[in-house]
Amino acid sequence: MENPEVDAAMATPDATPDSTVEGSQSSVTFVKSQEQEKEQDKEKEQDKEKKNKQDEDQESIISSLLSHLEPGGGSPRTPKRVLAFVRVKPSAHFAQDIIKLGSDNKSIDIYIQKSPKGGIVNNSQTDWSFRLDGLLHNASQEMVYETVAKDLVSKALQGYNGTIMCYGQTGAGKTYTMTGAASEYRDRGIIPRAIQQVFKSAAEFLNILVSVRISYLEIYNEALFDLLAPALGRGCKDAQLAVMDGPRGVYVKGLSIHPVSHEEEALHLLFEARGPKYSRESRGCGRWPREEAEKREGETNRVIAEHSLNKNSSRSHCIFTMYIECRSRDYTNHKCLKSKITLIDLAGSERLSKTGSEGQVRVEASYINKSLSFLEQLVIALADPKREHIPFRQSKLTHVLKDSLGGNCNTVLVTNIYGEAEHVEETLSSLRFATRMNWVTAEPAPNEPFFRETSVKALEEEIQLLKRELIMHDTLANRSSTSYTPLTTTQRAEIRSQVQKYLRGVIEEIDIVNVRQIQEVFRQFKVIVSQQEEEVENRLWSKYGLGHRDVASESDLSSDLHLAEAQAEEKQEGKGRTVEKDEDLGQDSNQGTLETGSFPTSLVPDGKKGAKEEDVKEKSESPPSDPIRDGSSPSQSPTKDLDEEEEGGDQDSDEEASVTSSEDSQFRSPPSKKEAFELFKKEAGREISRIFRENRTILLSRKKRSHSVAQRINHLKQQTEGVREALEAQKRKRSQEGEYVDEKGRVIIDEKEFSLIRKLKELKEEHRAGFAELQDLKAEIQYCQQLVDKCRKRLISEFEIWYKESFLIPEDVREALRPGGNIRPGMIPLNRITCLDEDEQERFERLQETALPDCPGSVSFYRARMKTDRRQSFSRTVAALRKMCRKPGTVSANGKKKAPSFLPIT
Ligand SMILES: Nc1ncnc2c1ncn2[C@@H]1O[C@H](COP(=O)(O)OP(=O)(O)OP(=O)(O)O)[C@@H](O)[C@H]1O
Repeated sequence: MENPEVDAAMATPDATPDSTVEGSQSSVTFVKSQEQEKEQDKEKEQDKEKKNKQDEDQESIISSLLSHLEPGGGSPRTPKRVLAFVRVKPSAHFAQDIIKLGSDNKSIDIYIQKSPKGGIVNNSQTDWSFRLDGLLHNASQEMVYETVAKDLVSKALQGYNGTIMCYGQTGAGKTYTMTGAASEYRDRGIIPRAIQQVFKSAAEFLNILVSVRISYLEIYNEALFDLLAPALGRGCKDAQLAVMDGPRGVYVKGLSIHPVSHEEEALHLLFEARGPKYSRESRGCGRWPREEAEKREGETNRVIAEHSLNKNSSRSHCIFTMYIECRSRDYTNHKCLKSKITLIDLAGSERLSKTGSEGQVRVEASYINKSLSFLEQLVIALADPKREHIPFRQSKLTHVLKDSLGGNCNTVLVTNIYGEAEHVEETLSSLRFATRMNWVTAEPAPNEPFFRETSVKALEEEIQLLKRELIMHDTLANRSSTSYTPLTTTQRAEIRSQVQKYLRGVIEEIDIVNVRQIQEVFRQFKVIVSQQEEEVENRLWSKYGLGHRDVASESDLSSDLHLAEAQAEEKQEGKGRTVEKDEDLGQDSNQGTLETGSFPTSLVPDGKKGAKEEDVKEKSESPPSDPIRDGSSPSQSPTKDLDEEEEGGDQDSDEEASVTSSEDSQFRSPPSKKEAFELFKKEAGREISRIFRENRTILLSRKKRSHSVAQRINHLKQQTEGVREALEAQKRKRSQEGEYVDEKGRVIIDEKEFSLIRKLKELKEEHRAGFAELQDLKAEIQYCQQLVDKCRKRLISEFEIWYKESFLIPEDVREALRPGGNIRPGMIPLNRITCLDEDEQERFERLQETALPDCPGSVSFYRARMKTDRRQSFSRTVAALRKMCRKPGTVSANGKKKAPSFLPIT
């Protein structure tokens, strides 16, 4: 028992002292006497003993289920009603005259004054009475869990499916009940507590091995989303998700299900599901304003929106499922008991007039209300024993819940209501729903233990049967020689040789034999193509003197890129030749994500002056130095000598002057990106810049050659046309003048015509050769273009990192990053920076000191929370860095002792 939690809930200022039920709770103020404390200790001891006993019982129940020949013990099923609880949201304005909570903690009466608008004869009903399975008023999260979920979860370990669903008006506390507040351990909701209970029980079982998998589905505007989708270029709509009816019940095709081996892992997935995997936009639900999007980045995965009743209103239904499998640890029998716990947080019903929703939020609301009304229709049908057709397929939500409501499942509904008078109408309709749900009956029974060996055997038999059918079919179709066994090595080699012969033109066709053979033929084609590709690449690579091909580094190039900078680079590089203006460069850069215009110009951080010639020389021979490790500033201004050495006088003199003059200043703001980029090309990015330039030169020369070959071909074409016309004229002349023939009747042509024919032939050959050369050149150009693009991307991405490290990370952070660590020169992973963000670690340590001694069970919760916080901090830092690029003058390159706001400190 976590008593502090209960005490705190009792002491909440939201308590409503006058209402019957909570009057007896909230007015309790007690000073613990020693005796009371002793009694509590004793109770705790007894609780512990009772729990141990229960665990033992549970294990023996599972064992007996696994060893029973007849699943479920063959006992008759006893119909059971769905349990319905009501949770009242704490309020300082509890409408005690309108809402009366029964002293039995099970009934709730609503009294509404007759409306004066009803006229003299006013028959509208004014009193309602509801009787449910329990009222949760001013109840702590722990109490709620103990009441509604604990038993259901332990039953799930015994093979019973279980469903808990939170229903209610928007803002009434469904998400708080189901997931809870993520910041405080004691405020965690049903899902984290259920995870904890399952793993805790599993750890205590001696002979039973429990494996757990989880999935998290979201239904938003009648579309399905996987909240745990494994790196989907995450953020894509899961078009492939679909609700299907299978032989073992309903399932969602394409939904990822994640095995989890301990509590922390499961909690981490739960918290991460609230990470920035999806953007609102990617679900087609409209774009957040930019400020809002930045605020939300790293906060929530589930679609939320703000309206007058809830700042973080969930706009979707979420279904968290735990799939549990129990089997005997020593494998004495091969049965396995499967069950699932389905935890549903529905989106809140809302009256548009009350929430004042507009635009997209209004559209969402209409989807929500529609799907909730389908749910209500379903519940009405389920509650009516005479109904033959149950409308499960009316909406995605009702379809998904087909085997989770009633049926053979333990089902619990928590209806969340407000206690205020202004919401009494919605409260009434929520209570009506609860009552209807309470009428639904279920016949819970443990799922049939699944016998692995038996099912494997059944499948093998099925395969044998199908093979026999196939043989019979082949015999009837006169194809008796076909074999369906997997290919042997010799058969594979035979197919490979056939493919090679086919490619060489030795054989015209490859005979089709069966599916395996066709697949092998394709596989061999693929192998040959990729071998050839590699060969060609290697040849070109060495031809252009790029040294050994480093496949790993090629893949590095796919980092975050900014095309505009690349164009700027290209223009800058081409300056010597095409004489382009600096303004063009600036404009181009501004079109991309990088905004060069926003920083003060000609600014270089201090401490960079006086680079000696030896240093420069050293640098020119060694790979780009790590500015952090060696202590020198990365943006050290190049000397004039270096400019000359590097650019061979190719540099614009104006620019040189501006860079050189910047040396003299002591600056507090980072230099403009344009300037920094020039600097980078001369220092840290010198090597990649050189390769880029070389590749581009080769590309240009190939383009030039291709151009001249094309011109030559055109010229040849014109010449050919001329000769062809002359030849035609000659032929016409010959036929007009009369033709000479020899004794064999062959036409005799004169010398001029003969030379024209010869010339035509030569021209055609030349044309063909030119055309072939042009084709080769095109292939080369394409390849060179790719190389240039790759180099450009690399140059920019490395520059981006270098720039952030050199100018946007304050000196003290750089200082802290310096010792130890595996940091590649010029590449400080940003997550290293966020690791420095001591707040998470410190907070955890603080919690360990304070909270953990009372609740040792909270370790997993806080660890998982911390992991998620770190990831979110990282996202926020990156977002903040991006933002800084847009806002001029917000960060100084040095001189700040305190971490700036982009390193989040909470
Ligand atoms: N029992 C409670 N104790 C303390 N705070 C609560 C309680 N119930 C709800 N809240 C608070 O009320 C606010 C709204 O709750 P919540 O988001 O859970 O509502 P909801 O029913 O899920 O709303 P929606 O349907 O719009 O998503 C939250 O800030 C939550 O922390």
